[in-house]
Amino acid sequence: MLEIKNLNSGYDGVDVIHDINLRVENGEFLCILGPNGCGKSTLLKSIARILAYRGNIIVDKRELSSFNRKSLAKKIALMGQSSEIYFPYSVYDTVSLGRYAHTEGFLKSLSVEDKDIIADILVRLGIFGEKDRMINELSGGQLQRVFLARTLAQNPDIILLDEPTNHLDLKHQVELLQYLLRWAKDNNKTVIGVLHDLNLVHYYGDNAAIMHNGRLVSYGRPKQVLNGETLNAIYDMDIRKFMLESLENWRNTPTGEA
Ligand SMILES: Nc1ncnc2c1ncn2[C@@H]1O[C@H](COP(=O)(O)OP(=O)(O)OP(=O)(O)O)[C@@H](O)[C@H]1O
Repeated sequence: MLEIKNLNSGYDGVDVIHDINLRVENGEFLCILGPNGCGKSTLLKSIARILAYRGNIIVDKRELSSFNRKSLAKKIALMGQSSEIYFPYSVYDTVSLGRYAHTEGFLKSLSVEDKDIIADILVRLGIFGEKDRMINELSGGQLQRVFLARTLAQNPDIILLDEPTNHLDLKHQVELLQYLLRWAKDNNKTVIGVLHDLNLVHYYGDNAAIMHNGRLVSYGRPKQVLNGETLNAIYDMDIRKFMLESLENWRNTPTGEA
């Protein structure tokens, strides 16, 4: 279980998130949503301990700051936005980095079990055939799957996803989320994901939290949060009306080729 109490964090001594309180159970998928710049990535980076914070982040009854780097990597992995800078490793080596927390040395010391785990994940994510390619030669969607594979290879208890379906077409968005969430439920993992697509939040989230100006302003079941007035006020539009009108347009469009 992850518990966040009175969390404040930011950059260069200036807080951009304020007094966040959250509790996420094992096996839960919590979706974080909110307008650009409201502090979603900053929240995830604080939970991943990439940013210093004030307040408490408690994992399995222990304060996050008490974990050393290796034990932290067994607990938490952040799959960032794929626009981030990355090194030109091969697909296989990139995914192997996920096993770092579980090996004694560096890549050379991958055990037979580690290699089996990596191969299995590559096959399941449909990228085994790409394993010797350099990641800087991949499409955005392929790269996203490589980063997911690395995260799964790390096998942490808590997975943080920052817009994981960014760059993916609809089919691959759904496939990635379905695969990840099935894996998370089967293994009782916690997933916290920033998603902009409200349909995906509706469909897959166990709970949803809305952020605005660095604060948590709404929390609950997706149906409740997405239908609430807070969402409309924050995005300054009637989201439900827009969604229903779009659906109606689909309904009224005859099927078949144009
Ligand atoms: N490295 C940084 N240094 C200084 N300020 C930053 C840095 N990264 C983000 N910020 C600022 O912190 C605030 C929150 O940014 P953050 O990236 O957390 O928002 P977000 O909700 O994830 O946005 P988006 O939906 O656009 O990805 C913004 O005002 C942003 O300009």
